Amino acid sequence: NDTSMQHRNLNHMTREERFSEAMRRTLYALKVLLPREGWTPVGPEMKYLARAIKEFTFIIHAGVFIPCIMSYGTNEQIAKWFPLAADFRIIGTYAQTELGHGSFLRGLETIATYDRANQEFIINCPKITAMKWWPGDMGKSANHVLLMAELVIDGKKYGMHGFMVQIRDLTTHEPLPGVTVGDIGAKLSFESVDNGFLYLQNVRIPRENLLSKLSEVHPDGTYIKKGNQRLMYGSMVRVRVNLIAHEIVMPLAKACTIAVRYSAVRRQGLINPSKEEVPVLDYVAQQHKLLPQVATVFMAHFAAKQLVKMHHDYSLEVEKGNTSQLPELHALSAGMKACLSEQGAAGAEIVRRACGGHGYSCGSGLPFIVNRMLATCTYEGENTVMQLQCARYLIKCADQAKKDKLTGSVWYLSDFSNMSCTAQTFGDLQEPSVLVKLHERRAKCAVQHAGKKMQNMVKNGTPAHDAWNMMATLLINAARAHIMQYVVGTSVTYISELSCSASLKKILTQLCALYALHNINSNCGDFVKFGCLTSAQCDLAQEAEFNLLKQLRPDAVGIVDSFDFTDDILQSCLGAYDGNVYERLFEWAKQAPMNKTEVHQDSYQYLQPYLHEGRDVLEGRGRNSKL
Ligand SMILES: CCCCCCCCCC/C=C\CCC/C=C/C(=O)SCCNC(=O)CCNC(=O)[C@H](O)C(C)(C)COP(=O)(O)OP(=O)(O)OC[C@H]1O[C@@H](n2cnc3c(N)ncnc32)[C@H](O)[C@@H]1OP(=O)(O)O
Ligand SMILES: Cc1cc2nc3c(=O)[nH]c(=O)nc-3n(C[C@H](O)[C@H](O)[C@H](O)COP(=O)(O)OP(=O)(O)OC[C@H]3O[C@@H](n4cnc5c(N)ncnc54)[C@H](O)[C@@H]3O)c2cc1C
Repeated sequence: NDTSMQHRNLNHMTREERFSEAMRRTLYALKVLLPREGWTPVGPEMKYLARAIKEFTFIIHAGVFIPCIMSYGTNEQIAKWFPLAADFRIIGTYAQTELGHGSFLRGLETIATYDRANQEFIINCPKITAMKWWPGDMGKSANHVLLMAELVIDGKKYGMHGFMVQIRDLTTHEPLPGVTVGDIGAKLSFESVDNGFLYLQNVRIPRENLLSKLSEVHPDGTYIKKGNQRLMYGSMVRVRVNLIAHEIVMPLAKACTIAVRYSAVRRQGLINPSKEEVPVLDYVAQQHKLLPQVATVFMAHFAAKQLVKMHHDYSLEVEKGNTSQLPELHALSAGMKACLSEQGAAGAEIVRRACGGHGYSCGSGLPFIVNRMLATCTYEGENTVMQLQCARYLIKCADQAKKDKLTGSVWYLSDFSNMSCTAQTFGDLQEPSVLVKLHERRAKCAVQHAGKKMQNMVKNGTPAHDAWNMMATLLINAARAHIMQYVVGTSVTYISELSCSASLKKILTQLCALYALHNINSNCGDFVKFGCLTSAQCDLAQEAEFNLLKQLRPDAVGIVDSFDFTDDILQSCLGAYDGNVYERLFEWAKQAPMNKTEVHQDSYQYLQPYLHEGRDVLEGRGRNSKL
């Protein structure tokens, strides 16, 4: 209710206005509304803040830079930099991606050379492709970066390490000597974020600025490893775990709220010719577009909660020096981020398109969501690369399953019980336990199929790396199948253990079945190819999905209302709670800058001569053209 937090109409602002407005609002929220003892930008309030603000800035500062200080810094370094960063007295970003490399981290070219005589690191981007490119908050906001660079001592390379580098003067905010920094320009979304470029030339930093939890350099240049070097990748795992809730589940929930509410209001066409125009939500085709996406919100939310818990438990173990869970967590977080961002981004576009022309208007609030969700498929690990990382782990586990009984998220790879489906009616296929078994079997077969194909190629003399490359599409499918069985399995378990009313549990169970059946019907080739379902059972699976659409239709609006987004957050003429779509759209359009004058003088000057000729002809004073 604080007017300082109300959103002006973002679509009618310039990019620079949105950048400034997001910074004002974020700092107001974090420094005025929230401050109290013990609060940090990575505390539980963040999920409310991220929910309450449509556009905020300092996402990387709060969501990546600060957590990295905790992950990679020694206690002394944390004590020095965390309080400054948590209180926004320094603004940082996570500078890893370069103009020439983003996925292949071993290819990064920025170098940190140790200067023993001065006990400093000399940071250099040796060529243009080494320039840091993309980091959020870096173009105009950050005065520090957590720079990921190749450590070099006496000509020997030690791999990627994290360095704290100041890039702007803390008084003038001007770039420091050797620093060329700026904004990378207009993007598909994230208008309020200054993703930047950073070119460093002979920038010197003290030896103490190497974040040294995992390794350190002594004054004489001796390099000491202090733990599992894979933990250097830890920041990416944590962000992949966290971004699912913030950047996939929440935006998709907003898009579904808008589209379902609008579909309940928008009347268009007839089903029964003798009756009146129907709300488009009565069309089964519309239900088939919208309701599986609503189900995805819930299932992704439940699975993400389980992943966050797994990451929390893993983090406690790492503190005790036990990193054994890292490979599974890396594979699961990489696969979940890739598959759920793919589903979420596609789902947001499906529901946008289901709103017709008004879904194409920025006044719907949907293009903002769709464009922003597209970024989740690329940042924090491009999806293909992430799915292949997940597949790499699955293939290893499938080999191990031949001799060991597996546990954790891959346990089903060593389950050799009879998994044939005996469903005779569409009701049988709405049973959670049946849906879980079907997904486990499909995933197991997909992993084994990809593995077998590669083994056969290698047996016939193909080098393993070429077999991997040629079977990449099958490996990606195996990763998707693994994640789908994880999402369905964890959701079924979560719902069964939820203490809630029977009516709510019924709805959630229906949504879970809808999500699983929609996935089966969208991938029935796999389910038939791997012998999970017969062709007749595939027909039953379609019937089962249509039946759930019918059962859920009456509660569709109530279900999205339960996401409880305010009109100010949705910023949507189509999704406002009062349903006054047309009045809101008209008011919104009238506020467009184009309409601040009745005649748009800048363009009218070009049109005027021709219009006056036309006037003269029509008033009998001029000659008509020969056309
Ligand atoms: C004020 C409001 C605040 C709101 C707060 C909101 C909170 C959070 C929301 C944030 C939302 C949006 C922010 C987005 C910001 C985006 C940031 C970025 O994009 S940062 C840059 C991200 N970049 C990447 O992810 C790079 C992807 N590439 C890689 O990870 C690597 O290159 C890799 C590993 C895929 C390939 O490299 P390499 O070839 O060396 O690896 P191999 O395949 O050979 O594997 C080697 C070995 O390492 C293991 N491995 C790989 N990665 C990891 C990992 N991450 N963790 C652990 N282990 C890893 C791999 O499994 C192999 O092991 P092996 O035993 O040999 O199989
Ligand atoms: C909105 C946004 C915010 C970002 N924020 C940050 C940030 O704060 N900090 C930061 O460091 N970075 C950030 N990034 C950069 C992001 O992490 C990289 O864009 C991402 O890691 C992909 O790397 P790349 O762009 O170099 O693509 P590349 O790695 O060049 O990949 C290009 C394409 O090649 C294909 N490909 C690549 N490798 C493989 C492979 N092994 N197998 C099969 N196909 C492959 C894929 O199709 C991929 O899309 C951000 C990016 C965006 C879009």
